[in-house]
Amino acid sequence: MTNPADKAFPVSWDQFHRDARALAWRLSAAGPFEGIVCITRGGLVPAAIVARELELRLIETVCIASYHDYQKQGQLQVIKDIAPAVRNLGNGKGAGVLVVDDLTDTGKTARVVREMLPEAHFATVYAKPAGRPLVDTFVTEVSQDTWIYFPWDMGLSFQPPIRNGEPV
Ligand SMILES: O=P(O)(O)OC[C@H]1O[C@H](OP(=O)(O)OP(=O)(O)O)[C@H](O)[C@@H]1O
Ligand code: HPA
Ligand SMILES: [Mg+2]
Repeated sequence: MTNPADKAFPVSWDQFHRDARALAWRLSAAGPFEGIVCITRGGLVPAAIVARELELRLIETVCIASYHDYQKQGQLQVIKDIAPAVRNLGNGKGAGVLVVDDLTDTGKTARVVREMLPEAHFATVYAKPAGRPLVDTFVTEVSQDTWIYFPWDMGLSFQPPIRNGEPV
């Protein structure tokens, strides 16, 4: 995101589980896959759900940080690469490998991982228009000016009655 998002899309644990399961349904028709490469940290949760549904037990991480402050994209850092044993699966270009992330926004993270595994199948739960062309399978698209609030980033808090509060 370059400008702060002005719409909010909050996702509960229940909703995220349902959406990640819907992703697994779609992926079950796109496989078979030998294993998952999960883009940490956001990809860890959907990867766990997809791995359970598709009965995949080979799970590798690629550790990437790109948003260092709230809603602010900074320099993309690859903190940990894909292990050679997983990078060399199939034809060495990612054929038969499933890459999972929570979302694609500008597409920058997805582009970097695609360079590592050009033939892998790339899946995210959510997609924004700029990142959408970089993913093979996703579940829900939201507009570019929407910020997705994941359940692991939120907590329960008091809500003022609508009549007294600021409009949401
Ligand atoms: O399409 P992009 O503009 O690259 O944005 C999408 C990426 O941004 C977030 O990761 P982040 O860098 O915040 O790290 P995290 O997964 O550890 O929260 C998200 O989990 C995606 O990996
Ligand atoms: O909309 C988003 N929500 C949470 N994390 C993100 N990282 C990039 N875009 C987003
Ligand atoms: Mg991430």
